[in-house]
Amino acid sequence: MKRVFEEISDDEWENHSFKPSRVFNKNPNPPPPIESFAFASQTHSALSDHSSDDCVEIQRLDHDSNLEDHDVEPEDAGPVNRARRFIVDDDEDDEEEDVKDGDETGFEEVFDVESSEEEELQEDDVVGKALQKCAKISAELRKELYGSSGASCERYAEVEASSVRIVTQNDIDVACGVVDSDFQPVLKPYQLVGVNFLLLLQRRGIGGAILADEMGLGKTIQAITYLTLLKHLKNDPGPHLIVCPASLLENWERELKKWCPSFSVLQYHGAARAAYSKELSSLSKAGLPPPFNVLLVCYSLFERHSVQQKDDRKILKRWHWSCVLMDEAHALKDKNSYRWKNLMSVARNAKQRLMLTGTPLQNDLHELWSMLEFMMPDLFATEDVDLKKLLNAEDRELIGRMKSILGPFILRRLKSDVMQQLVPKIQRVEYVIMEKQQENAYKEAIEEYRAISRARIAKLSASDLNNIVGIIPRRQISNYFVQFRKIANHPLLVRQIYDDDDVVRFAKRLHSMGVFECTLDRVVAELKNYSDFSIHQLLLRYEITGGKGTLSDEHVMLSAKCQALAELLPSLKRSGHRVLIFSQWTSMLDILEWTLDVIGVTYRRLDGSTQVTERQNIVDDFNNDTSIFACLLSTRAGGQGLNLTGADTVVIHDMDFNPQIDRQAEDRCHRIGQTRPVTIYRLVTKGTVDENVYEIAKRKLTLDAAVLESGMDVGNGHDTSEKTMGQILSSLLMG
Ligand SMILES: Nc1ncnc2c1ncn2[C@@H]1O[C@H](COP(=O)(O)OP(=O)(O)OP(=O)(O)O)[C@@H](O)[C@H]1O
Repeated sequence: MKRVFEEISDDEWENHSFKPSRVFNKNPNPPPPIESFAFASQTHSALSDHSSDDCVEIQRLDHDSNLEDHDVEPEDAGPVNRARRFIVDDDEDDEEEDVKDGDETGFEEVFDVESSEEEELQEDDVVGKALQKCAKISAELRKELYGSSGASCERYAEVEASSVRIVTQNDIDVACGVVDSDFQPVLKPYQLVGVNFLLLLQRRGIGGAILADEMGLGKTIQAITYLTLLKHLKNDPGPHLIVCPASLLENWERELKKWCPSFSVLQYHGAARAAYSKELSSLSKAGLPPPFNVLLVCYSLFERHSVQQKDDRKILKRWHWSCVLMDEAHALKDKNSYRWKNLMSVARNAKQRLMLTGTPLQNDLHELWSMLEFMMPDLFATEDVDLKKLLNAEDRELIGRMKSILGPFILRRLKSDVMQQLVPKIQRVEYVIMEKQQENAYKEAIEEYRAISRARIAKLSASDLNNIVGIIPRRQISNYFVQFRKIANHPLLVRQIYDDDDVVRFAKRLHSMGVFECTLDRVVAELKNYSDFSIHQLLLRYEITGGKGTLSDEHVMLSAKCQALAELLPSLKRSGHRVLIFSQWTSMLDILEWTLDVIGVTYRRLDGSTQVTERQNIVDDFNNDTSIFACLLSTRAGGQGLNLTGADTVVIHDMDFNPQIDRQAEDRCHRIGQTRPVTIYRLVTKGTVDENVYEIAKRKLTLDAAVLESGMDVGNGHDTSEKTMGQILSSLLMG
């Protein structure tokens, strides 16, 4: 049988929300979620309904658009080339953005002094200038913190609680009103330091701070305590705006009620949004104060250009926020993104922008800089300068300078620093070996793409031949790479079982049943882009038999990773362990559901398509009901912020290029409240691009350690040079 490796678009794979295809008939019995080529038209229509006046710039795709909950975000490392326009709100409230931090906070007092040294700096040394200004504030803060011994101290993590003490546990007891309540909030010593750090910055009039403690050390609680203390000590009851991923809205509301019962909190999302929008709009228009201390919203409010979201943002801009708090603030790592710009238009007027993230450095220094610019826009503004060029990850001197200067604005404690009693985390990489069928599929894909590359090479001049990047369009490189990753994960994710004749036969049946509202040719073309698994789902749904028909349980066990799970999971279950299984792809989660059914274990599932209101219930169910053995999660929607300490084992089914995404996932169960040692299994398919992804991830972790943690020096300790997808493919296809 001829195996078919159709060109797929990277949108199809990377934007794996698998919305029903636009050629499906809108029948009352909608088809199963399947892969589709609808994205291109969505992008088009999303752009076409904006007036051209709104479009201020054209940028490459924001990789993080929709990051928080929809699972439609592209893979981090993919050099996706879709052009995308970013539109900044252009409404009547924009004048308010001109208010500067310094007006409100005394910020200027600290850094608005131009030094002669600074004038000597090259005009274009924006990074140097910013760091120099930053160094002055940093010195002031250090003096306040450590007195004359300040020079030697760089990090609050190394400071005793007593030396930065503005408040003690007693003050917190009073502020939280524990006298009248059964709940006794006791901060851990390092959390007390964290709260004092925030108060100190606030006292010095610094407009921003990043609390970057490792995941699960209680950033939420420190931030809430800080807001409570603002009310108690500074008579500042807000309003505060808290922005978080959708999965965490419920958790924030719960923790706010528990730790600060006196605050009135409004969750502005879903049904609550519909109920309150009119009231909030008229209150804000009338210049009246908001009817809450804290408004909870999610990032998606800043990502779209719908009339509803624009109206919501207008409401938010009319109020003057005391603290705008961003949870999982690495969501703001791209200053060119729609999300960054729209949220900034609301947050700029706030007295303070407080960012919480356990993984502040995601990929490169310029991403960290985007966060810094968000935190203190006047100080770190770089305007149109290309930060990617300026912030070279290999520039050891710059890394060293940033580390020492940023110390006072970023508080980061590691679990190893502060919680010796926290259970150990054991990392295991499981190399799995493909059996014949999967291996053949992989090899055939390589051969097919190699042939295409060679055909192109034949047409090119010698100077173009050094790298595959010059031979194959970048978008195609991403497609090829994704195709290899699919096969390495599960061969059912490509089409190789159902051949073209099968597809034509199924297309005719489906067309005659009225499933698609388009020509037969179009249906055939659509189905040719489907994976075996998608076709199988379609056949199941419409009960189409004949020909090859639906797939069997044996097919689901055709991947090396599923076979590994079939061995691993029952033995973990027998030993009383409970497991979180993460995948980046919802289609892979579908296959994993089938796999777990075949293995015979109970599970829950949470991904971007799970109702926001349902997510916390799933988390609670899993944590409380020990008869549920596993929880299947998409890395994006389920990897951040959730407390899943009911599990003690994590399986990363398919790694992300960005290791921080996987780190976030690991720490869903390695956190306060965990009592058993935690084991992380990473599945890597031997002899495939999986191994390259793993190497790149390791390389990136070294950079993180070099910038944000002490002791390590970039340049040492990493023996793997970073390979781009293009380089990887070059060696694969041209070697
Ligand atoms: N002092 C404390 N006393 C009791 N429970 C605590 C304390 N601090 C944190 N916790 C609990 O520990 C868990 C982890 O805290 P939290 O979710 O705030 O961590 P985090 O640093 O925000 O993690 P992430 O980066 O993953 O979002 C929560 O269940 C929280 O209620």
